Amino acid sequence: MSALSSAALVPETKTPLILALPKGRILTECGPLLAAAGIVPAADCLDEDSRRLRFPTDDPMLDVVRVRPFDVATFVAFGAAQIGICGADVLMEFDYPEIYAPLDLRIGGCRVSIAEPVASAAQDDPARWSQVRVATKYPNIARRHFAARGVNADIVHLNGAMELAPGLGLCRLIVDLVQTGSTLKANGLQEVEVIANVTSRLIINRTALKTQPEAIGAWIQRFRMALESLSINASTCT
Ligand SMILES: Nc1ncnc2c1ncn2[C@@H]1O[C@H](COP(=O)(O)OP(=O)(O)OP(=O)(O)O)[C@@H](O)[C@H]1O
Ligand SMILES: O=P(O)(O)OC[C@H]1O[C@H](OP(=O)(O)OP(=O)(O)O)[C@H](O)[C@@H]1O
Repeated sequence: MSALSSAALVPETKTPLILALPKGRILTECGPLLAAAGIVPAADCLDEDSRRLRFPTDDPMLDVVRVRPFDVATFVAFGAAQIGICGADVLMEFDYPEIYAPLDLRIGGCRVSIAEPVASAAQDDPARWSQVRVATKYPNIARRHFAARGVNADIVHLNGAMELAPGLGLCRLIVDLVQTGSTLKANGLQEVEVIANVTSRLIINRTALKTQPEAIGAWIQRFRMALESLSINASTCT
C-alpha cells in the first residue's frame, strides 16, 4: 500500500493546525494575504511589540505561531507546524526534504547575491576567482554556488552585518540578500553576481499533508484563491 493510500485511512486530527509566520519584515507583508485567505489571527499577532508567540485565529482549527524567519522552515520540517510562510533563501539554505512548497506568495522579493568592495570590484574579474574567503549567513548556498563554479571557497558564517566584513579584512566577498542595494552602497560594496532571486513561499510538512490531506489541502487552496484575488485587485488598481 502506498504512503498516500495508507494515510487516507488515518482519521484527520481534531487539534488545531499550526501556521508558522516569520517575525520581521515579512510579517507585515503577510497581513493582506492572511486577510484575503480569510485568516483572522488575534489582534496582537501582527504587532511586533507583542511578546506572545502563539495566537489563536477566528478558526478554532488554526493557530498561528511567530518565529524567526530561519526557524519557520525548521518548525515545519520537524512537523511542529504543519504550514508556514518562508523565504526561498531559507528553503535553499536548508533544503529540507520534508518540506513541500506549493505556492509562490509573491511577497518578500529580493535576491541572494555576491558582493565585494567597490574599490576591488573595479579590478576584479569573477571569471578568474580560484580561492576566495566569503562571509555569509547562507553557508550552504555559498558553498554550493562556489563549488558549482569550480571556486575554492573558505566560508565564514556570520548572522548579520555581513557588509562590515570585507572592510575589516575578514573576507574578500560576501553572500547576502539584496533588495534596493542601499545597504551595500552605504557600506562601500557592490553586487557582482546574483545567485538566486527570492520570494516567500507557502510551505507544508509533507507528512502532515499525507495524514491530513483534506484540512491542509483546503488551506493550500485558500492561499491559492487569496493570491488570485490579490492579483486581480492589483491589476484593477493599476
Ligand atoms: N531587504 C530585503 N528585502 C526583501 N526581503 C527581504 C530582505 N531581507 C530579507 N528578506 C526576506 O525576508 C526574510 C526575513 O528577513 P529578515 O531580514 O527580516 O530576517 P532576519 O534578519 O533573517 O531575521 P533574524 O532576526 O532571525 O536574523 C528573508 O529570509 C528573506 O526571504
Ligand atoms: O538591498 P537592501 O534593500 O538594502 O536590503 C538588504 C539588507 O536587508 C537585509 O538585512 P535586514 O535589514 O533584514 O537586517 P539584518 O542584517 O538584521 O538581517 C539583508 O541582510 C541586507 O543587509
